[in-house]
Amino acid sequence: KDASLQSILGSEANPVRPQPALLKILHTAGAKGETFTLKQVMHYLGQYIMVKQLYDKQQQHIVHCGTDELGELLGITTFSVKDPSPLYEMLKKNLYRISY
Ligand SMILES: C[C@@H](c1ccc(Cl)cc1)n1cnc(-c2ccccc2)c1-c1c(C(=O)NCCN2CCN(C3CCCCC3)CC2)[nH]c2cc(Cl)ccc12
Repeated sequence: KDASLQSILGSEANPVRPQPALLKILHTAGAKGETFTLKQVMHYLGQYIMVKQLYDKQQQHIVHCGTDELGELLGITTFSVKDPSPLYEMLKKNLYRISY
């Protein structure tokens, strides 16, 4: 999985620039600045889910994002962290690779 994600978004070394809607979500989770590594994007998205309490308290791998900006971005109302494919699709559309 990681390999496919890496191929989409370049290596960890290459920073990416999130589109405004995704950048706003990362900033809500405490991110600073405009460019991040993939690892940072994933970390802050995880923090966002925690801060906004979007995960299911009973089944903690289920994320309910239907009433949240994250759901707008993903175009879905619920997903499992065990199947990140909707996430990869969203990141492909919302992250610009920066090639110097
Ligand atoms: C392996 C990793 C992951 C990472 C990427 C992907 Cl595409 C799937 C899965 N992961 C495993 N569970 C989570 C998770 C689950 C519920 C709430 C928040 C995070 C995550 C996610 C992280 C993260 O950076 N995770 C650090 C450790 N997590 C362990 C779970 N922890 C739990 C603490 C108790 C409540 C439930 C979460 C939070 C910190 N970033 C994410 C961003 C999104 Cl869009 C979706 C999920 C995650």
